[in-house]
Formats: sequence, C-alpha cells, structure tokens
Amino acid sequence: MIKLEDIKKSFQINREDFTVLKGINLEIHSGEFIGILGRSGSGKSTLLNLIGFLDSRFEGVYEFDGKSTRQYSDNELSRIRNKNVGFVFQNFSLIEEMNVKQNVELPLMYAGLSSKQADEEARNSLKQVGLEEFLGQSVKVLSGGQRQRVAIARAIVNQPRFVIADEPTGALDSKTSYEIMELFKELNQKGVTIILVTHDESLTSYCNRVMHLLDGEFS
Ligand SMILES: Nc1ncnc2c1ncn2[C@@H]1O[C@H](COP(=O)(O)OP(=O)(O)OP(=O)(O)O)[C@@H](O)[C@H]1O
Repeated sequence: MIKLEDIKKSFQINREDFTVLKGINLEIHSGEFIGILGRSGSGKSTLLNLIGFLDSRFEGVYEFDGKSTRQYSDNELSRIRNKNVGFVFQNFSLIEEMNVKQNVELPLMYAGLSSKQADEEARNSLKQVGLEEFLGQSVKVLSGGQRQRVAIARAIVNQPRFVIADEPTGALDSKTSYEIMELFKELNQKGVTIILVTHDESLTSYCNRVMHLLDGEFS
C-alpha cells in the first residue's frame, strides 16, 4: 500500500540546510500494525506528515497503491488524504465548540456527504469506540480517554485505509492508555492499518513490526 524509497527531507535554518530525513526506505502493507519508535527530534512527525500526504516537498519516491504521489496536484492529494487517512494526535485536536457527533462528522462534511449520511456514519463510528451514548455531549466535559475515543471515531469515520496515531497515549494515564491501545488493536483486527508513532517502548507489543528512527534514519 505504502512504499517510501530513499526519502530525504531538509529544512532551511538560518540559510543552512538541516536534513531531518536521510534516506528512508519503508513499505507498509494493508492490515499491518506498524510501530515507529524514536526519540524527540528524530524526525517522526516529519515522516508522518509525509506519509499522511500533508507534505509533498521531499526528495525520493512515495508510492501509494503503486502510484507515485508526484503525479497528483495538491487538490488531488487532499482528496486522497480525506479518503484514505485518519489522524489521531496526542492532544486529541478536537473542536471544543462542537459536540461529540459534530466532531466526528467533520471529515464527512469535507467529503461532501449529506447530513443524513453523515449522521448515520458518525453514529456507527461512535458505536465502535463505545461512545454512542455521548453523541450530543459537549467535548469540553469529557475525560482524556473519552476525548481520544472521539478522535479515534473521527479518524475512522471515513473508513480510511490507514490510521496515523502520533503519540496517541502521550497525554493519558496508564490504565486509559491500555484501553486506547486495546481499541487500536480491535480496529486493526477489523482490517484497519495502524501506523503508531511513539517513544514508549511498552506499546511495541501491539505492533506486528517495529522500526527505530534515529537521527532521520532507520537503525
Ligand atoms: N518546519 C520546520 N522547520 C525547521 N525545522 C524543523 C521543522 N519541522 C521540524 N524541524 C526539525 O526537524 C527535526 C525533527 O523534527 P520532528 O518533529 O520530525 O521530530 P520528532 O521525532 O517528531 O520529535 P517529537 O517526538 O519531539 O515530536 C527537529 O530537529 C526539528 O526541530
């Protein structure tokens, strides 16, 4: 599904090139639960932005389903992202002014679904994360674990090909972290490909494969 070949990415800092990714080769197959581990600053977020079609300025080749992403315009890449990728972040990134269902419906609105279809899909997605009772609840009153469940429901509502989870348990206590990881495990068993990024070694037991990123390279 995903094939990265000799990916390099640099940033200019004070007119000097600073290389963050130094030739990444990675293949991710449908159905995998892959872990990318690395210390702060090793390039994890930079790599995720690229895999999630958020950043197309890099050297090397990114093939998605056998086609180089270079052939797509920015608009096409946005559409591919909306259809194929779900994002889950450490800080949940929910919209505080919206209730639970509205947050989950957001990607469907971008995808152009009718409100009736969106309502149906959001309910289905919230059921999968065990929050069907919380539909009309303001997200402001939810616990960290519940917030992350809403974020996961939002990430899977489009039935994406893969979910990128960037330190999804970083802001949660150990019991809640366990529950969230069990939820990812369940989703993976239903066929959702998971790309987990973390610096927490203990989460690697959930992964079928673990890659270690060190200073922009897999070690
Ligand atoms: N837009 C940018 N401009 C300049 N430098 C950047 C930019 N984004 C990232 N960097 C640098 O690239 C390096 C890797 O950053 P990245 O965020 O990918 O690391 P990370 O492994 O995700 O770290 P963390 O775990 O702290 O999020 C860091 O040194 C960072 O300062």
